[in-house]
Amino acid sequence: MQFRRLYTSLSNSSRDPFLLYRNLKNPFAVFDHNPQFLSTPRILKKRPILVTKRLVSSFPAMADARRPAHVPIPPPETADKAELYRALEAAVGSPFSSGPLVPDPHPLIIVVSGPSGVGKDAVIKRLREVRENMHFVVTATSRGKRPGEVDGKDYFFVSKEEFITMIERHELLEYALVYGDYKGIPKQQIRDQMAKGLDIVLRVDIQGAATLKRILGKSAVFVFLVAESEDALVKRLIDRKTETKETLLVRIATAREEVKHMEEFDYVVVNREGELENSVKLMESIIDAEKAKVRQRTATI
Ligand SMILES: Nc1ncnc2c1ncn2[C@@H]1O[C@H](COP(=O)(O)OP(=O)(O)OP(=O)(O)O)[C@@H](O)[C@H]1O
Repeated sequence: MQFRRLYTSLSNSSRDPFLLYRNLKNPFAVFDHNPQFLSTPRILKKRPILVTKRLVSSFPAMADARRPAHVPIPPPETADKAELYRALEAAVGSPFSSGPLVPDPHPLIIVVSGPSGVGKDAVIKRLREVRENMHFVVTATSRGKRPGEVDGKDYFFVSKEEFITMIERHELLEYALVYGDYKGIPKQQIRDQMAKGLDIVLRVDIQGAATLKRILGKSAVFVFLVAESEDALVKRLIDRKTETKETLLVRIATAREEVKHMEEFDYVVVNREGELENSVKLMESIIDAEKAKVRQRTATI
């Protein structure tokens, strides 16, 4: 139906080569100087030479092809599928390629940020469980390992001297000194995983996101995670039971400032109370939509 509408409106234009399709049983006959073409009066009146040239020039493969003068195409309603396929191939003049029409999407870099306690770790942890072909970047840190933490999984634990050497060698995409300890994102890890075709997920605070935005610009996707309300965020922080009264106040004050930066991001995901799964689904939709973009982001680290 859609096709017919498009087709009719195109054929109403006197400048358009698709006029041929409307009036010929076998449009390709025009290239073979088939008498069938000559018997189509409307086309002859409508500047046939110009139209033919346009068609030929838009399908160079057809123009060059060596093919029989007349290719009978069986009626599609009754024809054998393979026979019809071969006849169409012969009429077009080149084999139908089974190669992909669209190249594989580029690996994505997804930067996830948002106020403390909003659920960044929770969303990323779940995303890791449900989605394949993603690499979740492990941050390097100069702070000591806490009980239960695993080197290479939770963080890459390095000494302060080693971290400074990494900075000097430009091995870090972004780094910060947080409460006397360095934290940074090793570039090589991202390069290695992107080379395997994996998408990269980076979890950073708002300042880190701002730095990455300056470095990566539009080549990465920036997602801002937010609670549905300040009230929900505060309750979530209280429930986590990881904060002192001082750090609670700092995190709340910081969150108020941080939400003002939402506009610098590409997407916002509202992580509603009790709806973690929906947030993860939305993250997946964002990734899928980015992968379906005609003009893909191309990140080079
Ligand atoms: N949608 C949700 N509904 C209810 N609780 C949630 C939801 N998402 C996360 N949480 C809980 O909220 C708390 C904070 O989440 P999480 O630690 O993932 O936040 P964060 O943004 O990573 O915080 P920080 O930046 O301080 O590390 C956790 O106890 C987590 O289980």
